[in-house]
Amino acid sequence: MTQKRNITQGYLQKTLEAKLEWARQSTEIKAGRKESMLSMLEKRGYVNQIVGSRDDLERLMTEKRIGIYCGVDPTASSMHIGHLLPLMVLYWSYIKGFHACSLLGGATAQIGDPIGRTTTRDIQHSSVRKVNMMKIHLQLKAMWQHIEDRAREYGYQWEWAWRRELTNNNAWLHKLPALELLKLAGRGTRLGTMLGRDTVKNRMKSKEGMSFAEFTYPLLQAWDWWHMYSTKDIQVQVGGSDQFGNIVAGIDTINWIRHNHYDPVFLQDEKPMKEKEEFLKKPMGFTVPLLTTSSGEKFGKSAGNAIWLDGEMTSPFDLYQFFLRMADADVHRYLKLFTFEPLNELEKLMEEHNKDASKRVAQHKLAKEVLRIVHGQKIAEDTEQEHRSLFKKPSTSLPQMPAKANRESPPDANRALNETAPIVNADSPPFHSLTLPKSLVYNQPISRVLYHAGMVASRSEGHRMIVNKGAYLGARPGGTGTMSDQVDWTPSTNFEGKETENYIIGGDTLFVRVGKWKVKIIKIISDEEFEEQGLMAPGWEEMREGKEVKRLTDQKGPDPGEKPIRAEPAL
Ligand SMILES: N[C@@H](Cc1ccc(O)cc1)C(=O)O
Repeated sequence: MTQKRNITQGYLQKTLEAKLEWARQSTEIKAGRKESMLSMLEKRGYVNQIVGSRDDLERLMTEKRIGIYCGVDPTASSMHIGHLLPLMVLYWSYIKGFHACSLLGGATAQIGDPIGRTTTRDIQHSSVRKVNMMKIHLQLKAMWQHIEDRAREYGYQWEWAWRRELTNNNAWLHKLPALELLKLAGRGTRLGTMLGRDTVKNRMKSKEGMSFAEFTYPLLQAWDWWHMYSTKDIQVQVGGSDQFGNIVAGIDTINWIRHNHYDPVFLQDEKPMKEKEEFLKKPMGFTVPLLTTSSGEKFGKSAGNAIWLDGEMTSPFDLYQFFLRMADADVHRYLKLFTFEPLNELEKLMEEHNKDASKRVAQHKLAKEVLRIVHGQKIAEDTEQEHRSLFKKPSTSLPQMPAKANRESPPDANRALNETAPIVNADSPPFHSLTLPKSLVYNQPISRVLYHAGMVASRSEGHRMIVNKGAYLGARPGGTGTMSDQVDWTPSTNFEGKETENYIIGGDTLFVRVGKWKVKIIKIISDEEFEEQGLMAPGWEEMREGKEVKRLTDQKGPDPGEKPIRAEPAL
């Protein structure tokens, strides 16, 4: 009991201190002695359109340690570099003491945001969806981890009141009754407004038309925000340059529900609120700019291909290269957006850069900082080294990469198998993918799968790991295709072969995690395909030989005249 009271009092004490600290800071800002969060974001170039008035947003972020969120729909198997911009706003928010929440749209991805699309997205097989969701979940998680390092390096010491979160709208949208959505978000949404949106108008004019599901997408996004607003006090939404309409829809929905909810608990207009109280509850939002290069190209594409954050889709080498190639005219702007370096330091850096632009000092800094955020310190350093040794002689034009000679992307996961470092820290890529033949996974106890996947050095080590509950399998056995809140991990007990199969998603994908960080995404193909592709895996030779012997024996049948071969008794 005493313990409990102590904890509670400690908590209250900390809450109070955090409040006082915020009030102190807010006085400083108002007195003009400290820069406001919004001005900082504006100066660095993060703010495109604010929904509502700028002064209100500035006041809100000054007076209150608000919660802020940004959503990503896992419609592909990786985020691309464009996703990084609104995420940078979240990262800044976190290290400046706000509650920053990255939302993975596991549920919304099933409809797909129609903004900017001329056609409906194809429905994805549930296994593809799960794999995409898992991958992006791991990406977001790893990047949050890297941000901790970045924050420390720039002198932002963790404080108790800082909060970061990674959540998934599967958690509430899967349980949301249609009637509830219609009664609250539906009644608060005006058809005129929705029909007036460009996406809807354009699609209505086109032959393709628009499905009701896509039409209602903004309601789902609005519901997310309402849910987080009412349960986590998330009051601000930041989104990509195309998200303005969805943010407006969210604000309208929240305001409508706040004043018209059938449950008095949520009603906020029973007694007129004081202006200040009302103000501190207002939902607000803004978008980040659409990035283009000085030559007018959309940022994030190289030779027409997207630049991915997944190191297996765009290698760290290529990601570094992308930033290294950035035009001098753009690099300062991007340094402000994609690094945590103070602006005066960036000025100095640019001065140095301009002394001899051919050295690409600014581009190297930018590339390295982005890699630190996306892939972590170690990979950033290694990649920088790789580049510096490759392109020793500075020249005004960057040498063309020898076509694919240095780094295949994705690297051949199977060939690299044996080189996988046994110790994994937060700096490792969020996952490795590899391919295994069916007979090394199906009907195999999980301890063996660990061995075949190169996650342990021997079968017995695999066995020990399982006994110590050190390995986990992704998703639920017999799952129906919906992963609940977060991505599920089940500690694997000593499964028989048959049980492993329950965790295989869509017949061809298995997620395995060892310890906290080491995740393998195992793609399962037929033995024949595996063979054809010339792939290797621990235990495959033996299995193949075993199969060969079996095939031959099956073909020949036992020779009745042949003496059975007996193993020599061990001496
Ligand atoms: N619609 C957003 C993603 C998103 C999903 C759910 C949300 O609650 C918020 C944002 C996009 O396409 O970029």
